[in-house]
Amino acid sequence: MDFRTKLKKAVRSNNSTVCVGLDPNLQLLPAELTKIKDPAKRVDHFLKQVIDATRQHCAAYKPNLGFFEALGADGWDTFESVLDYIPDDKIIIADAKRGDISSTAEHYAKAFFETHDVDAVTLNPLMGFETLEPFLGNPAKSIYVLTLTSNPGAQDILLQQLDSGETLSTFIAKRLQKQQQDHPTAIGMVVGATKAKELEPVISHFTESPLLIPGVGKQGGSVSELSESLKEHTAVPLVNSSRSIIYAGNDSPDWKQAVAQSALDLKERLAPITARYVKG
Ligand SMILES: O=C(O)c1cc(=O)[nH]c(=O)n1[C@@H]1O[C@H](COP(=O)(O)O)[C@@H](O)[C@H]1O
Repeated sequence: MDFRTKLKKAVRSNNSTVCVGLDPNLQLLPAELTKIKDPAKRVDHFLKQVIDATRQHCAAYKPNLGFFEALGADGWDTFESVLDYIPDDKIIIADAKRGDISSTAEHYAKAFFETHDVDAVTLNPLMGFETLEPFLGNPAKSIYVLTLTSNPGAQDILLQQLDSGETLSTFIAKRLQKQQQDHPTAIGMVVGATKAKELEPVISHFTESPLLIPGVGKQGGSVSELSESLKEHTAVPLVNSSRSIIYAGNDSPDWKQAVAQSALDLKERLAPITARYVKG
């Protein structure tokens, strides 16, 4: 199945554009899990409970590699074990933000699309568009390219104006749209919900690009502003929230219920956006 078809099915199956971010921070795990002494096993158990609590309410999961790498060698086993646990009909995005010369990029592509066999990976385009090429051969896969990030530092580089008057974010979107024409792999863009106002002129240059949108929840992005900015966008967006879902209930003995409720709340807030992509 090609990526765009799987993405649409995943969104339609739960009527949800929620992507649950799996960012397991040992300092923030529910207190009751401290009885599991081994940190990697604790994370493994926690994330599987999170997946059970949220699978009815989301379309995708985004494990962020940094949190797994911080666990050392066991982190990779935990990453694999969590990937295996995610239901097959969900989109899995490895949040790795890779980007390197082609001989190295070929190995990143092999790592994520063959060894770990995830659906998509996040990539950093700073080293140039040819570094994306090794990821672009397989229609079942997708890349999400950092285009307008949610953090304040987006102002430092991505929102700088080029001599042409456009921002670097707009330039990236235009170039990705051109690159898509020669490749079967879906080229997605990462755009931050915290930049809802600035993102419309960026994504308007590549309306067929699946979007990964972090920045709602703890980073404060507005869903109503986002909804407005996505009005003309034709490809399916996924809206990621990590901390405000997975740590929703840590002070409560019934933390899994709070996690489920938080994912459901986001799904409901996103309903006006999701409705545009589940028709037809
Ligand atoms: O690529 C990303 O996912 C990403 C891009 C971006 O611009 N901003 C951003 O926050 N992220 C990631 O999205 C997640 C946001 O986490 P929360 O703020 O807890 O929802 C983290 O895993 C970030 O690394």
